[in-house]
Amino acid sequence: MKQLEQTAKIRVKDLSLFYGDKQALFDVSLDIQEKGVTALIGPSGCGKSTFLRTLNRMNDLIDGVKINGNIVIDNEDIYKSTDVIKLRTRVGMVFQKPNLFPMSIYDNVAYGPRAQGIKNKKILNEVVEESLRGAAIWDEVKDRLKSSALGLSGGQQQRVCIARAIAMKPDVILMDEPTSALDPISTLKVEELIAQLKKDYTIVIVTHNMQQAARVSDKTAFFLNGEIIEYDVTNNVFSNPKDQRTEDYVTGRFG
Ligand SMILES: Nc1ncnc2c1ncn2[C@@H]1O[C@H](COP(=O)(O)OP(=O)(O)OP(=O)(O)O)[C@@H](O)[C@H]1O
Repeated sequence: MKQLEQTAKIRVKDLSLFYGDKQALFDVSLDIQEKGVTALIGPSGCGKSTFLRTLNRMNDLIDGVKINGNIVIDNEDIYKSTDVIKLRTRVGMVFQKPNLFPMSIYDNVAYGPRAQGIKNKKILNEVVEESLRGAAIWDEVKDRLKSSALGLSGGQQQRVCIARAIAMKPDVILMDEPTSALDPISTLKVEELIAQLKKDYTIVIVTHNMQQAARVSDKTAFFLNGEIIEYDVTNNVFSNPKDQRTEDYVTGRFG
Protein backbone atom coordinates (compact mmCIF):
# COMPACT_ATOMS: atom_id res chain seq x y z
CA MET A 1 0.00 0.00 0.00
CA LYS A 2 2.88 2.33 0.86
CA GLN A 3 4.25 2.22 -2.65
CA LEU A 4 0.77 2.83 -4.07
CA GLU A 5 0.42 5.92 -1.91
CA GLN A 6 3.77 7.28 -3.05
CA THR A 7 2.98 7.00 -6.73
CA ALA A 8 -0.72 7.92 -6.70
CA LYS A 9 -1.52 10.68 -9.18
CA ILE A 10 -5.22 10.76 -8.41
CA ARG A 11 -6.80 10.01 -5.04
CA VAL A 12 -10.52 9.52 -4.86
CA LYS A 13 -12.10 9.36 -1.42
CA ASP A 14 -15.72 8.54 -0.55
CA LEU A 15 -17.08 9.84 -3.81
CA SER A 16 -20.85 9.76 -4.25
CA LEU A 17 -22.71 11.21 -7.20
CA PHE A 18 -26.40 11.88 -7.69
CA TYR A 19 -28.30 12.66 -10.87
CA GLY A 20 -31.18 14.50 -9.18
CA ASP A 21 -32.58 11.96 -6.72
CA LYS A 22 -30.91 9.01 -8.37
CA GLN A 23 -27.60 7.97 -6.84
CA ALA A 24 -25.14 6.66 -9.44
CA LEU A 25 -21.91 6.36 -7.38
CA PHE A 26 -21.70 5.13 -3.78
CA ASP A 27 -18.67 6.01 -1.64
CA VAL A 28 -16.10 5.21 -4.29
CA SER A 29 -12.50 5.37 -3.08
CA LEU A 30 -9.42 4.53 -5.08
CA ASP A 31 -5.92 5.75 -5.80
CA ILE A 32 -4.84 5.87 -9.42
CA GLN A 33 -1.17 5.36 -10.06
CA GLU A 34 0.95 7.78 -12.02
CA LYS A 35 2.03 6.83 -15.54
CA GLY A 36 0.21 3.64 -16.22
CA VAL A 37 -3.15 2.44 -17.37
CA THR A 38 -6.09 1.93 -15.03
CA ALA A 39 -9.07 0.15 -16.58
CA LEU A 40 -12.64 0.55 -15.35
CA ILE A 41 -14.80 -2.46 -16.13
CA GLY A 42 -18.31 -3.56 -15.21
CA PRO A 43 -21.75 -4.12 -16.72
CA SER A 44 -23.73 -1.45 -18.51
CA GLY A 45 -25.08 1.26 -16.23
CA CYS A 46 -22.77 0.49 -13.29
CA GLY A 47 -21.29 4.00 -13.25
CA LYS A 48 -17.97 3.64 -15.12
CA SER A 49 -18.49 6.64 -17.43
CA THR A 50 -19.99 8.69 -14.61
CA PHE A 51 -16.91 8.02 -12.52
CA LEU A 52 -14.54 8.79 -15.40
CA ARG A 53 -16.28 12.11 -16.02
CA THR A 54 -15.87 13.15 -12.38
CA LEU A 55 -12.09 13.16 -12.90
CA ASN A 56 -12.21 16.27 -15.11
CA ARG A 57 -15.53 17.61 -13.87
CA MET A 58 -17.39 16.84 -17.08
CA ASN A 59 -20.47 16.06 -14.98
CA ASP A 60 -20.61 19.75 -14.06
CA LEU A 61 -22.18 20.25 -17.48
CA ILE A 62 -25.19 18.10 -16.54
CA ASP A 63 -28.07 19.78 -14.68
CA GLY A 64 -28.96 18.46 -11.24
CA VAL A 65 -25.71 16.61 -10.57
CA LYS A 66 -24.57 16.60 -6.94
CA ILE A 67 -21.21 15.27 -5.81
CA ASN A 68 -19.90 14.44 -2.33
CA GLY A 69 -16.40 13.32 -1.42
CA ASN A 70 -12.97 14.32 -2.67
CA ILE A 71 -10.88 13.93 -5.77
CA VAL A 72 -7.30 15.05 -5.34
CA ILE A 73 -5.01 15.29 -8.35
CA ASP A 74 -1.41 16.24 -7.57
CA ASN A 75 -2.41 17.29 -4.07
CA GLU A 76 -5.15 19.62 -5.31
CA ASP A 77 -8.81 18.98 -4.55
CA ILE A 78 -10.33 19.46 -8.00
CA TYR A 79 -13.79 20.25 -6.67
CA LYS A 80 -12.44 23.03 -4.46
CA SER A 81 -10.44 24.80 -7.14
CA THR A 82 -12.61 26.68 -9.58
CA ASP A 83 -10.40 26.74 -12.65
CA VAL A 84 -12.18 24.02 -14.59
CA ILE A 85 -10.58 25.05 -17.90
CA LYS A 86 -7.13 24.54 -16.44
CA LEU A 87 -8.24 21.21 -14.99
CA ARG A 88 -9.49 20.01 -18.38
CA THR A 89 -6.15 21.03 -19.89
CA ARG A 90 -4.35 18.83 -17.39
CA VAL A 91 -6.90 16.04 -17.63
CA GLY A 92 -7.72 15.43 -21.29
CA MET A 93 -10.48 13.22 -22.63
CA VAL A 94 -11.03 10.94 -25.60
CA PHE A 95 -14.59 9.79 -26.28
CA GLN A 96 -16.20 6.66 -27.64
CA LYS A 97 -16.79 8.09 -31.10
CA PRO A 98 -14.14 10.26 -32.73
CA ASN A 99 -15.43 13.82 -32.36
CA LEU A 100 -13.16 15.83 -34.64
CA PHE A 101 -14.24 19.28 -35.78
CA PRO A 102 -15.18 19.77 -39.45
CA MET A 103 -11.85 21.39 -40.24
CA SER A 104 -8.41 20.27 -41.38
CA ILE A 105 -6.29 17.74 -39.52
CA TYR A 106 -3.83 20.52 -38.71
CA ASP A 107 -6.50 22.87 -37.38
CA ASN A 108 -8.03 20.15 -35.21
CA VAL A 109 -4.74 19.52 -33.44
CA ALA A 110 -3.80 23.22 -33.31
CA TYR A 111 -7.24 24.17 -31.96
CA GLY A 112 -6.43 23.83 -28.25
CA PRO A 113 -2.98 25.46 -28.37
CA ARG A 114 -4.46 28.36 -30.41
CA ALA A 115 -7.26 28.73 -27.83
CA GLN A 116 -4.50 28.98 -25.21
CA GLY A 117 -3.09 31.93 -27.15
CA ILE A 118 -0.29 30.33 -29.14
CA LYS A 119 -0.15 32.15 -32.48
CA ASN A 120 3.44 31.61 -33.57
CA LYS A 121 3.32 29.46 -36.72
CA LYS A 122 6.60 27.69 -36.04
CA ILE A 123 5.58 26.73 -32.50
CA LEU A 124 2.16 25.56 -33.74
CA ASN A 125 3.81 23.47 -36.47
CA GLU A 126 6.01 21.85 -33.86
CA VAL A 127 3.13 21.11 -31.48
CA VAL A 128 1.04 19.64 -34.30
CA GLU A 129 3.86 17.40 -35.53
CA GLU A 130 4.87 16.33 -32.03
CA SER A 131 1.28 15.51 -31.09
CA LEU A 132 0.55 13.57 -34.28
CA ARG A 133 3.82 11.65 -33.85
CA GLY A 134 2.90 11.02 -30.22
CA ALA A 135 -0.41 9.57 -31.37
CA ALA A 136 1.32 7.33 -33.95
CA ILE A 137 -0.50 8.91 -36.89
CA TRP A 138 2.06 11.39 -38.26
CA ASP A 139 3.30 9.18 -41.10
CA GLU A 140 -0.25 8.54 -42.28
CA VAL A 141 -1.30 12.20 -42.35
CA LYS A 142 1.83 14.31 -42.82
CA ASP A 143 1.12 14.85 -46.53
CA ARG A 144 -2.51 15.83 -45.99
CA LEU A 145 -2.46 18.06 -42.94
CA LYS A 146 -4.61 20.66 -44.68
CA SER A 147 -7.27 18.14 -45.74
CA SER A 148 -10.47 17.68 -43.80
CA ALA A 149 -10.03 15.49 -40.74
CA LEU A 150 -13.44 13.98 -41.46
CA GLY A 151 -12.00 12.30 -44.58
CA LEU A 152 -9.91 9.96 -42.41
CA SER A 153 -11.01 6.47 -41.41
CA GLY A 154 -12.63 6.05 -38.00
CA GLY A 155 -9.46 4.56 -36.53
CA GLN A 156 -7.32 7.38 -37.91
CA GLN A 157 -9.80 9.94 -36.61
CA GLN A 158 -9.59 8.43 -33.14
CA ARG A 159 -5.79 8.70 -33.19
CA VAL A 160 -6.10 12.35 -34.29
CA CYS A 161 -8.47 12.84 -31.32
CA ILE A 162 -5.69 11.44 -29.13
CA ALA A 163 -3.22 13.83 -30.83
CA ARG A 164 -5.62 16.70 -30.11
CA ALA A 165 -5.66 15.68 -26.45
CA ILE A 166 -1.84 15.39 -26.34
CA ALA A 167 -1.46 18.85 -27.92
CA MET A 168 -2.80 20.33 -24.68
CA LYS A 169 0.12 18.73 -22.83
CA PRO A 170 -2.03 16.96 -20.24
CA ASP A 171 -0.75 14.69 -17.46
CA VAL A 172 -3.84 12.52 -17.44
CA ILE A 173 -5.82 11.17 -20.39
CA LEU A 174 -9.32 9.79 -19.81
CA MET A 175 -10.62 7.40 -22.45
CA ASP A 176 -14.28 6.39 -22.55
CA GLU A 177 -14.51 3.20 -24.60
CA PRO A 178 -12.12 4.64 -27.20
CA THR A 179 -12.19 1.61 -29.50
CA SER A 180 -15.79 0.47 -29.30
CA ALA A 181 -16.62 2.13 -32.64
CA LEU A 182 -13.47 0.78 -34.37
CA ASP A 183 -12.64 -2.30 -36.44
CA PRO A 184 -10.18 -4.86 -35.01
CA ILE A 185 -7.11 -3.51 -36.83
CA SER A 186 -7.77 0.08 -35.76
CA THR A 187 -8.46 -1.20 -32.25
CA LEU A 188 -5.08 -2.90 -32.20
CA LYS A 189 -3.38 0.31 -33.32
CA VAL A 190 -5.06 2.32 -30.59
CA GLU A 191 -4.12 -0.34 -28.02
CA GLU A 192 -0.49 -0.21 -29.19
CA LEU A 193 -0.65 3.54 -28.88
CA ILE A 194 -1.99 3.29 -25.32
CA ALA A 195 0.97 1.03 -24.46
CA GLN A 196 3.31 3.79 -25.72
CA LEU A 197 1.45 6.66 -24.07
CA LYS A 198 1.39 5.09 -20.63
CA LYS A 199 5.12 5.78 -20.32
CA ASP A 200 4.40 9.50 -20.25
CA TYR A 201 0.77 9.84 -19.17
CA THR A 202 -1.60 8.58 -16.52
CA ILE A 203 -4.37 6.89 -18.47
CA VAL A 204 -7.80 5.88 -17.20
CA ILE A 205 -9.84 3.86 -19.66
CA VAL A 206 -13.43 2.63 -19.56
CA THR A 207 -13.85 -0.52 -21.58
CA HIS A 208 -16.56 -3.10 -22.12
CA ASN A 209 -13.99 -5.39 -23.64
CA MET A 210 -12.42 -7.51 -20.95
CA GLN A 211 -9.67 -8.80 -23.23
CA GLN A 212 -8.77 -5.19 -23.89
CA ALA A 213 -8.64 -4.39 -20.17
CA ALA A 214 -6.41 -7.44 -19.67
CA ARG A 215 -4.16 -6.42 -22.58
CA VAL A 216 -3.70 -2.72 -21.95
CA SER A 217 -4.05 -2.02 -18.24
CA ASP A 218 -1.82 -2.30 -15.20
CA LYS A 219 -4.64 -2.05 -12.69
CA THR A 220 -8.35 -2.75 -13.02
CA ALA A 221 -11.35 -1.54 -11.03
CA PHE A 222 -14.52 -3.61 -11.26
CA PHE A 223 -17.68 -1.53 -10.80
CA LEU A 224 -21.12 -2.87 -9.98
CA ASN A 225 -24.22 -0.78 -9.22
CA GLY A 226 -22.17 2.35 -8.60
CA GLU A 227 -19.67 0.74 -6.22
CA ILE A 228 -16.16 -0.55 -6.64
CA ILE A 229 -16.25 -4.23 -5.85
CA GLU A 230 -12.60 -4.96 -6.51
CA TYR A 231 -9.54 -2.93 -7.46
CA ASP A 232 -6.22 -4.61 -7.97
CA VAL A 233 -3.39 -5.39 -10.34
CA THR A 234 -5.08 -6.40 -13.60
CA ASN A 235 -3.66 -9.90 -13.61
CA ASN A 236 -5.14 -10.58 -10.16
CA VAL A 237 -8.56 -9.27 -11.15
CA PHE A 238 -8.70 -11.59 -14.13
CA SER A 239 -6.80 -14.64 -12.87
CA ASN A 240 -7.38 -14.59 -9.16
CA PRO A 241 -10.32 -12.35 -8.23
CA LYS A 242 -11.08 -12.07 -4.54
CA ASP A 243 -14.80 -11.35 -4.81
CA GLN A 244 -17.27 -13.85 -6.21
CA ARG A 245 -19.06 -11.09 -8.14
CA THR A 246 -15.81 -10.13 -9.88
CA GLU A 247 -15.20 -13.74 -10.77
CA ASP A 248 -18.72 -14.12 -12.14
CA TYR A 249 -18.27 -11.00 -14.26
CA VAL A 250 -14.80 -11.71 -15.64
CA THR A 251 -15.74 -15.28 -16.49
CA GLY A 252 -18.74 -14.00 -18.42
CA ARG A 253 -21.48 -15.27 -16.11
CA PHE A 254 -23.25 -11.92 -16.33
CA GLY A 255 -22.69 -8.61 -17.96
N1 LIG B 1 -27.12 12.44 -17.56
C1 LIG B 1 -27.70 11.51 -16.79
N2 LIG B 1 -28.84 11.77 -16.13
C2 LIG B 1 -29.42 10.86 -15.33
N3 LIG B 1 -28.93 9.61 -15.11
C3 LIG B 1 -27.79 9.30 -15.76
C4 LIG B 1 -27.11 10.21 -16.62
N4 LIG B 1 -26.00 9.61 -17.10
C5 LIG B 1 -25.99 8.36 -16.55
N5 LIG B 1 -27.06 8.18 -15.76
C6 LIG B 1 -27.40 6.96 -14.99
O1 LIG B 1 -26.34 6.68 -14.07
C7 LIG B 1 -26.08 5.29 -14.02
C8 LIG B 1 -24.62 5.04 -14.42
O2 LIG B 1 -24.47 5.34 -15.82
P1 LIG B 1 -23.07 5.32 -16.58
O3 LIG B 1 -23.30 5.80 -17.96
O4 LIG B 1 -22.06 6.00 -15.74
O5 LIG B 1 -22.75 3.76 -16.58
P2 LIG B 1 -21.70 2.94 -17.42
O6 LIG B 1 -21.20 1.89 -16.52
O7 LIG B 1 -20.71 3.85 -18.02
O8 LIG B 1 -22.63 2.31 -18.54
P3 LIG B 1 -22.30 1.93 -20.06
O9 LIG B 1 -21.27 0.87 -19.96
O10 LIG B 1 -23.62 1.43 -20.58
O11 LIG B 1 -21.83 3.18 -20.72
C9 LIG B 1 -27.06 4.62 -14.95
O12 LIG B 1 -28.16 4.18 -14.18
C10 LIG B 1 -27.49 5.74 -15.88
O13 LIG B 1 -28.80 5.56 -16.34
